[in-house]
Formats: sequence, structure tokens, C-alpha cells
Amino acid sequence: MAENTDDGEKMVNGSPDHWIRHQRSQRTTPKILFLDAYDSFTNNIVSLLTILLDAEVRIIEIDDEVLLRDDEAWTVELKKYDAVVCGPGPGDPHFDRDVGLMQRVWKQNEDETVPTLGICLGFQSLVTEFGGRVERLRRGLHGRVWRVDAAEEGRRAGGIFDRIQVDQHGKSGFQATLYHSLGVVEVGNAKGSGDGAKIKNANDLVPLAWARGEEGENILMGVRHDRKPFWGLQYHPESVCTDESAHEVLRSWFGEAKKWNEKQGRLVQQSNPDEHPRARRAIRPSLLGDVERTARLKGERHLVGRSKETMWGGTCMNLDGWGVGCKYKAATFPFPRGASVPEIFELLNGVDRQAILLDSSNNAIEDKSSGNPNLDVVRGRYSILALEVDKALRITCQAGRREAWQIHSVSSNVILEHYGESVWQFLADYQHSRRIPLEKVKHVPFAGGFMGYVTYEMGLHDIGVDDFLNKKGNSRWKEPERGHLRPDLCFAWVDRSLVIDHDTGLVTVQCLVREGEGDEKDTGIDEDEDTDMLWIFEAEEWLDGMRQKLQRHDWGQVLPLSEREGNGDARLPRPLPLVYGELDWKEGFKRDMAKEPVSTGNTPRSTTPMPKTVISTPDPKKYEEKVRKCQEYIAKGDSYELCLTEETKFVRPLPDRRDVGAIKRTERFPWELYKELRRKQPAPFASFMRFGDVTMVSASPERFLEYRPRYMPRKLITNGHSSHTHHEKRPRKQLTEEDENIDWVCTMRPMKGTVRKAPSAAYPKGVYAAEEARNILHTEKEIAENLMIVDLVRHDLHGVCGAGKVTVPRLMGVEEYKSVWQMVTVVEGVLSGEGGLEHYTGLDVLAASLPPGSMTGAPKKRSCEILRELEDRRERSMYSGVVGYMDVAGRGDWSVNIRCLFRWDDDVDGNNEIWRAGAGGAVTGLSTAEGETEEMFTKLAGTLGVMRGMYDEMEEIARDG
Ligand SMILES: C=C(O[C@@H]1C=C(C(=O)O)C=C[C@H]1O)C(=O)O
Ligand SMILES: NC(=O)CC[C@H](N)C(=O)O
Repeated sequence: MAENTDDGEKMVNGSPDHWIRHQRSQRTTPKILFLDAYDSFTNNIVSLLTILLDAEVRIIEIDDEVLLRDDEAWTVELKKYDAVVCGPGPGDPHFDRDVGLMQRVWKQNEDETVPTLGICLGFQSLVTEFGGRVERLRRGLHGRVWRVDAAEEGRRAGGIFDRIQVDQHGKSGFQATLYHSLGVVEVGNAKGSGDGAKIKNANDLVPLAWARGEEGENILMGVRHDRKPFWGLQYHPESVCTDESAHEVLRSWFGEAKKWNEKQGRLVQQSNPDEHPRARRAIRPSLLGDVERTARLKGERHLVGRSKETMWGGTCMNLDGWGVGCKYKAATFPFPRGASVPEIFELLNGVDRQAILLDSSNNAIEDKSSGNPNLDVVRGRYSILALEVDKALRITCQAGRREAWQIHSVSSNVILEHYGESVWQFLADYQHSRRIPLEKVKHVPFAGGFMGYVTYEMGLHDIGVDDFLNKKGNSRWKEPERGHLRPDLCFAWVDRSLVIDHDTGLVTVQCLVREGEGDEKDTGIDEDEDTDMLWIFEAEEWLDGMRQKLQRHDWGQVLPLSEREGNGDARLPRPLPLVYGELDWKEGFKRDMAKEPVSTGNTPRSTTPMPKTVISTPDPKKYEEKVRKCQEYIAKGDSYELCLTEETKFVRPLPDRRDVGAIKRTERFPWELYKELRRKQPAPFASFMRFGDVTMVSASPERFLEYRPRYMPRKLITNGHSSHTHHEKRPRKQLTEEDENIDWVCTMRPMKGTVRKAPSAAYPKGVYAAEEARNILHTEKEIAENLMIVDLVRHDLHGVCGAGKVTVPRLMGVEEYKSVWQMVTVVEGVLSGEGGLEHYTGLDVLAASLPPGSMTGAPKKRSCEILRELEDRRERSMYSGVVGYMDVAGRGDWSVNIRCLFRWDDDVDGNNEIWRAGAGGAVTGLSTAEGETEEMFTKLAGTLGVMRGMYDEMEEIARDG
């Protein structure tokens, strides 16, 4: 049998030559199998093992159906690895569904056993398998950082804690993060009585290390099997808060594993390169790579190029010609004196048209923290206004139908409906084929490109939580059981926009112009120099017009209403009217003209008083009950942290259709609401969106994800031919001059830990000083809460950026906002590696990290399932989703939709429209029901207050159920 080594050499099995070469290749790249129990820290462990042991780590899920069923396949698979790691995860080691394949690892044939390390749940599974007792601890220890001390046995050879330095007290230990609520209370035959009791040495399992809690607990942290090559660790070696010195334990373990293999003469089989590997890599395939593969199969260049056949109504429209190859045109000038962002918005956009405004609305607030270096005031720098959104190409997609996305042209007609690739692949491809070199657009963060939103449910679906979908029937045309047909992803390709730089005081108006480089045959559109010139001429004229409009406007004066609302430009679509009607599953939205406003304008104002707006806020008692339920799940080991949320509903009467004035006011209402929110709750990631079917006003303080280039000195770049580590084996692709200087940095800023400024029951004096805020936030509870999400976000980033590419430049900083203090960590991942941005873009990170970890808790998947249940399967919709952009140069910035209010056009209740606002917070074992309820209401207070301020008359009720 001939086998291939990694470097392509042929080997003949059995010859001495083969043996030597086999040993050598094994030495260069050891292979580790990681059994993933759906944890949110998996990729961090894989990264650590890869870097530390210079190993190739592959992943298989614990519930792999084939391997669970097929003994033969399982045995064959295990032969490919030097060692196995059974990972952490939610649940209980006694339940098959929680540990799956792990149990099979412990039951291997004596002579073929693969050396294995269990971590956390994996450790508990090992102990359970060999007769130890694992039970609920008296309290959960999620996100706690404790000292772990090696026992006598641990320090001996084979005890894997042997390389930990001994301190002056004769102890060897380190600080390590714990994420567990179950623990070992008894090992082998020895009797113990729960945590706090000493567990004596036992038959097969030898205790190696312990952690002592401040409540007198003494918890087992490490074991080895006396005769088999099995080890286990209860703490999390990969956490950002575990000491680096603890890495030595993993080195020792792997040394022992290799010794075992040698002693047993265990041969690690090289995998057949022709065979599709069963185990996956931690890093996901790139979206553009997927596009390329599919396109190669079909012999076409871009996904959309293939869509001709699927066009609607026989129109043969090819999107390849739709702006492929863009030219960038811009005009930059000083911010007009006396103007403000809302006024510019009103002048250029009108308030009732489609619009997206990403607004650094806190840029003007005074710095209350002056002089305090411990406190960061995060100010947004730019405000970005998408112009002519009505005319932009729009891409929409519903969760569960993500292989079917739609492209809409002006006036919302669907011009293309496509099946096959995921919408993410389409977006990556679309953006990539319109790339503009960074050099040309460095002066602005956004030069045009995608802007839009993604809902929470889209994220849920992408991580495999999709109980909201109808599983029966044809997946394409599933009858929605969600009660609506709203898009979960909606992006506009914005080619005209305006950027305000609040720091430099400059305004840039800009547009993307079509370039006539497309292949004529391909696009079916005649391109020549003249048309090209025409586009450019038109663009320049437009830029000039915009500049003059802004500069000549008298900003001292209040705009006459007519000028704000009537956009004199006849080419522009008319303002969106209020649409009345009903949603029908079969036929979609059915408009009911009879109910709609009459357009004559002569009808007298109605004199009947408007009915009241009804606000229903969450019932505090019920919320407390849910917090307790969260804690039950946490105590059982099913989750480490749960971000529980509730919804507040505003049922707002629509005006009589004959009352033209009232109708006008209603159309203006969202914008007035936004202006009020912006004024009262300034925030770095504020936004106003009237886009597709949704309207949202947001005062979000939380950045989800930003990706942008970091320019590197040229000499830092290796050319790939000079070194021969295993990372460099494949020939590097030809780098362009531009690539050489750029690292793409993805920054995530998970926010966890909230303290309100005003006095409250929990802090009766009120918390006003920064120092006090810091002290309150830097407590075990808040630190644990933040840490768990930091590790989760590192995992999400590792899954795209790869091993060793993720750092935490700032851990748990405290930031000041209008009415709260927040604790925020900055996590960075670098998208370089092979292919650089050619293969992975910020969109890969976005697609891989939704829903935002700060809104779910950890581990993400199981926590989301639990939350669905606790939140009565209510859709969070826009709340907990993201809004932002990804521009033509590949840069992006997305914020988490919190502290926001939204309304869907079809969300009507009789003659009322419904606005919704979510609020919540992370529940951990250390939470109190009252404290969490207060935190939720604190977060709600901002939006609620603004909404209340909009009415003279209203009624408030606590929501039941
Ligand atoms: C859930 C919300 O906020 C999230 C939860 C936070 C927390 O638990 O401290 C902080 C910021 C957000 O990530 C909300 O504002 O509704
Ligand atoms: N991180 C983990 O693996 C946790 C294991 C188990 N679910 C517990 O809570 O104890």
C-alpha cells in the first residue's frame, strides 16, 4: 500500500525506510483529534494545542452519527492521531447526548489505546467512566479564576504537573479559569463527601491537582489513569485568564502521550490525501474560497453570472454588469458652520424616505471623566449617511431560506431569486468583484458598499438553532410558521453616501461610478468610453450639487417643512406612504386600499381624540422567576452564562386616514423619535434606519465587529521561501504590492458588566465617581460575566483567523456612557495567513460570529436553545442583531442592536402600529434575581424614557406572560 506524506513523498508500508520516514513526518507534524461537545471555547483550545505542540488539530463533533454507529470507522479514524483531546461542553458526563463519542474513547481496546486528555466535561467523563462520582457542586464556578495547586502525584514523572515551577512555599501552582458547576466528589473506591472534603487516592484514578475555594472547597483539578494513557483537567487551560505557565501541563501531557505511543509501538497512520477527511479543521472554509470552488465546478466566474436562468419574468439581467469595476469619486470640504447631523440628514434625505444613518451621536458630549486614566470615554468618530437608498440594489434573505436570497431593484421589485449558495457567499462574491484599492479611499472609513442589518434569528439559524422554522415539507417553500415574511438579512449596495468626520471637521460626499471594463458578452450591456464618461460626468455633477447644497444652505435657520419633506428632485421615488392591509401566507401582504389615507388633502382634520398609546413593560416578578430558571440551568451544567432578555411593546394608534396632518406626523414620527433618542442617549453607535420593511432607532453603545487594514512595515513580511516550517509548506500565492503592507485586523468589543449612574436599590447612594464604578464592576460577578464572553469571542475569531492569530489588547476596561458604566474588553484577530484578504474577509468573521456572544451567553448554541424556551420562543428580531456596513475596500463596522426601538411595517394590531424594544442582561451563578431585574430595567430606561417623552397621553401596563 502506498501512502502519501504531507510533502507528497511516496512511502511503501512495512519497509524500514518507511518506518524511519514515518517517524520523521510524525515528529514534524503530530496529529491530534479534538472531540467537540459544542462548546464555545473549542477553537481556543485548538489554537493553543496547535501553537504549543506544533500539532495539526482536527475536530469531530461528539454526536457524529456515522462514527457513533460504525465501530470500524471509529477505529480507523483513531489510528490517524497521535492523541485525542475530549473537550469541554454543556451538560452532564452521565448523559450520552452530552458526551457522545467521548465514552467510546475510554472504552478502546487495551493494546490500541490512543493517549487522551479530557478537559472539563471531558475530564468529568473520564472520571465517571472509571467509577468516580461527578455531582453538582454547591455553587457554579463559571468564569472564576482560582489557584490550582499540583499534588505530590502531579509533580512526579507522568503526573503532567511536573514542569510547574515550585515557589518559595514549596508549592507549584498557577491561576486558572474554571467553567464548571459539576465536580468530582469521589474518585475510585475512596469515599468523599462533596466539595470541601478531601478525596483520598483511589484505585485507578490518581488525583494530580486541586483548587481551594474561599468557602473551603477543595476541588479536584487533575487526574491520570494508573494503567491507561488517560489524563484529565477540570480547569480551562486555554482561557485568557489562565496563567501562561500552566501551558507546561499540556507540554508534559503531550510528552507522556508520545512516550506511550513509542512504548506501545503504536503507529499513527498517514491519511490518504485522496480521501475526504472526516475530521474538520477549526478554521472554516472561506466564503470566497467556496465561491471559487463552486464557480470552477460550473465554469463561471461569479455566482451571479449563473443566475440568468433563474431570472424572473424572462428578463435576462446579469448582475455582473451591475457595477463590477467601480470608480470612486468624492468631494471633501469643511463641515458647514452651524449645521448638525440631523439637519444634514433632513436637508439631503427628507425624513420619510428609505434611509440609513450610522451616527456617532455621542461625539459632542463633554468628557466627564477628564483626568481619570482608568476610564475610557468611547466617542464615535464618524457619522455616515447612505444617500438614495431607495434606488440602491437590495439583497434580502430569510433565515431558514438562506440558500434562497433575493435581489430587489428600485421600487422593491424582486429582480432575481436565487438558490444554491448561501447569501454570505453571494455577498462576499459581490463585494469582492467590486473591490476598490484601499489607497484610493483611505481618507474615509466607508467609501460605499453594503449597509444593512442582520437579525438575531439569522444568527440563530446559522448556529443550528432553528426551532422557529417549520421542519415539515419542502425546505425552499416552507410555509412560514413564524407569523411573518420579514427578511432576516437586508443589505443595500450604497453607491452614494456622505461621511462626517467629527474629529477633523470634514465632510466627504462620495459615489461609486460604474466602470466600463466588463466583458461585453458577459454583461450583455454595451460598454464604451462614451458611456463611461457619461457616468463620470454625471457623478461629478452630483458631487458638486451636493457640496453646494450643503455649503449654501443657511444653517442658522430652521428648515421650512416643505423643503425638508418635498424632495424637489423629480427622479427620486415618492415618500413611502403608510400601507394598510393584511398578511396572507399564500399571497404575501395584501394591501387594503380602502383603509389607506386619501390623498386629496382637502379633507377636514378629524376631531376625534387619538386613542392612547399602550406601553407594556415586562413584569418584574416574572422576570425574576426567569432569572432563577436560568440559574437552575447553570447549576445543572447546561450553560455557564445566559443573556436573558425581555420585550417592551408600544402599541401606537395610527391616525384616521382622513386626517392628513396626523398622517404626516405619523410619517415623521420615527425620525422625531430618533432625534430625541440621540439627544437624550448619545452613543458611539447610534443609528437610524428606515430600510425595507423595518424602521429602527438605536442608541447602541456596543461595537460588535470592526475590520480594517493595519499597515505593516514591509520588512516584517516573510517571503515564504526562506523558512520551512509546516506553516509554509504550500507555495504562497503571489502577493500584490498592496497586500504586502497590510494586515487586516478584526476587532470585537464585547460589553458585559453594567452599572447605572443614578441611585438605585442596589446602589442607594448612586454611583457617580469613575473610581466607584470601577470598583463595582471589578467584582467577581462582573469579571466572570465578562471573561466568559471574552473567551467565547476569542473562539469565534479563532474560527476564521486561525491558530495564534487572536489577542486581547485590553481586558475589562470601564467605559462611561450617558446613564450607565459598562465594562468592555477588546479582542483582536488578524486576517492574514495564506491568501490574506483574497480568501478571508471581514464578512467571513461576521458570518461566523452571529448572533453576538454578548447577547447569548456561553456556550452559545445550548444557551440560545435555553433562552428560546425561557423567552417563550418570542423572536428578538432586530434586537440582538447587528447593523453596519462593509465597504468596497473591504472594511466593515457593525454594532449590536441594543438600547434600540424598532417597528416592522406589517406588525400591526388593528389600527395600531407596534414598536418593540428589548432589554436584558447576562445571568450567571452569582446573579441575584432582583439585581438582574434592576439591570434589565436600567437598560430599558433609556429607550422607554424617550418613547414616553413623545406622548402626551399614554397608558402603561405590566405585560402578562
Ligand atoms: C442585553 C443588553 O445588553 C447586553 C448585556 C450587557 C450586560 O449583561 O452587562 C451589556 C451590554 C450588552 O451586551 C441590553 O442592553 O438589553
Ligand atoms: N466547561 C465544561 O466543560 C463544563 C462541564 C459541565 N457542563 C459543568 O458544568 O460542570
